Amino acid sequence: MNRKGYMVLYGTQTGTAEDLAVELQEDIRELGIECGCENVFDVDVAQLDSLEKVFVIISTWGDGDPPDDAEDFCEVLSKVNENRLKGLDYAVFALGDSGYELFCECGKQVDKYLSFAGAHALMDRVDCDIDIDEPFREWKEKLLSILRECVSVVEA
Ligand SMILES: Cc1cc2nc3c(=O)[nH]c(=O)nc-3n(C[C@H](O)[C@H](O)[C@H](O)COP(=O)(O)O)c2cc1C
Repeated sequence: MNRKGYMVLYGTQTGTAEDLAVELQEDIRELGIECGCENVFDVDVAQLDSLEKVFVIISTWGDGDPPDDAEDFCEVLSKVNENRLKGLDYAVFALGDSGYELFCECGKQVDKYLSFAGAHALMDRVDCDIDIDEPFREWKEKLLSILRECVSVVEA
């Protein structure tokens, strides 16, 4: 499979993940890399079959549940066969609140499903508590430095 394309995917209930996703997309584009940004509600899991890199920013709601709009995506992703997503690189930024028993559960599950499906984690998942700015900045900067290296390897 010839994989092509970068995508930021977000799952949100009240918009936090969307704001972060748009910020990440803009920074990736500033590297000269074309990158989409979509709510997982508008994405078919089958689209992951052709992408090269996907960056997921997703919150947790209810009692460890996905945001409402992300339920179907997570359900389908949980059933993807082992190795189907081989060759796909990914990173996950999980939003949550450690006051809840199932802290960042949705992001943890998405990470687990992608890994089971054979996708390759570019970096460790970050489980982010209610103070978001600093952990997000650190996660984003690390991811951007990895992407910078990918670009320079391709250009060399
Ligand atoms: C009603 C409610 C339920 C929540 N449930 C969880 C939970 O089970 N686990 C968790 O880690 N965070 C939970 N959170 C925290 C949210 O995930 C967190 O506020 C996140 O930043 C929201 O991001 P969003 O605006 O993108 O949806 C909950 C928040 C609310 C208001």
